[in-house]
Amino acid sequence: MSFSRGGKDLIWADYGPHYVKVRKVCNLELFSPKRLEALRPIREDEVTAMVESIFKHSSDPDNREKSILMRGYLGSVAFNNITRLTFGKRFVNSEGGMDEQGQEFKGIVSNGIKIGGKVFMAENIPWLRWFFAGENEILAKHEQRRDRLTKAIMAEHDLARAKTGGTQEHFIDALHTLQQKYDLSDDTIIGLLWDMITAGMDTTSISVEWAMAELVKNPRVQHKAQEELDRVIGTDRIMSETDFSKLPYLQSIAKEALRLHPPTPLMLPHKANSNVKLGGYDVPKGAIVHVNVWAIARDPTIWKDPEEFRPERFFEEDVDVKGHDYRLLPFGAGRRVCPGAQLAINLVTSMLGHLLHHFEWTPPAGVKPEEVDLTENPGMVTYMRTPLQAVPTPRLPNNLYKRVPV
Ligand code: HEM
Repeated sequence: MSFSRGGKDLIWADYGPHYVKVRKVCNLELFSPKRLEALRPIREDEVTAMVESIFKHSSDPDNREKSILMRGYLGSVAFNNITRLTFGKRFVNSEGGMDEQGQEFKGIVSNGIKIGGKVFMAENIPWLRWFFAGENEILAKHEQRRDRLTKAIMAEHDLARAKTGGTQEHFIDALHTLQQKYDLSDDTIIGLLWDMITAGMDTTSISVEWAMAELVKNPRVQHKAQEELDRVIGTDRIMSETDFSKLPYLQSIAKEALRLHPPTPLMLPHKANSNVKLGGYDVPKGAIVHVNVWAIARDPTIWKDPEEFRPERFFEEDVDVKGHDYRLLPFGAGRRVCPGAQLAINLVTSMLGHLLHHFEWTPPAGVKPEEVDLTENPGMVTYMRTPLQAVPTPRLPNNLYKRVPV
């Protein structure tokens, strides 16, 4: 049995030799442990920039004890991280502003998501296809706009690299170097870079927003994580990804948030490329299949008190989160498993660790922890319906709130 992706935007939509090749580039080259480590300073720079910016805001006497809208801060980290990882370029500055190229970039990302949603509807609801008949033309225009910008950024990047003799760590450099070895066309390279951006941006910031909402709602869990951070890191230095192995409770919080709030609750659509029998059902060739990982992760026959946010459950039984244990599949499983899973886990854990070590988080004035609204906004990607608002209170010495640039 094998599945291919039903969708137009993913360049490896059909499971064939092209997909195998591109996937090899992802698994062996782009997401190798060596590159993940080489790009760590970028992640740490972005996370500490977020901490500095929250600190600045909350230290302003006018903002004291006022809540902040978390989504903007988390979104900037995810956005900058992914654009630096792919193109080696940071678009959002420390004041939250963006230049013209950045605005165009963001516009293309949200347009791509909109078009992707429509293509998805048309594929899943055949009688609605007439309604999306003009989408092919819109998609072609979108791709032209995307390619124009990408080529401009690539040219700038090449120029800068020629001047400075920069490194080969970013995806764009790696793909240029590997172009011949794997026989990659320019279209494939552009498609790959954009798949990373669409797949890796919102998913990461959404995961942290849900986790933070659970931590504001559950002060017991928040304080236990802060005790662990204080014990392992102390209060005279900041956390680094290299500390993760000594922070099992923090890691369990990230896992528990991904269990209760998988950002893609139905994973990505799969298409059966042969007739198969699955769990007693006949799945005909060409059928679109969704796996409801949200429901599996809340199944009371598998999980004890499934609705409860209780990271301790992973101390009682260690459950893999990267596709090897079918009870917990926020990143999917098998050949199509998310290639960015480890990168995502590192970034989510790092954002959570810094937010918890640097600040105490409470609900806005007049809201009790148990009243934090955890309603979901249904969709391919699940956002919180009410964006999280929370009050940050610094808990470390002032000198530890400085960004640590690369
Ligand atoms: C918490 C964050 C993330 C979650 C929950 C997540 C989840 C997923 C899921 C469920 C799939 C589909 C798996 C399947 O169909 O079996 C997927 C695919 C994918 N993800 Fe992620 N992802 C995250 C972050 C990232 C990041 C940071 C990147 C890259 C920078 C990334 C790149 C991709 C790509 C390229 C695919 C398509 C793979 C293919 O079709 O073969 N993801 N992701």
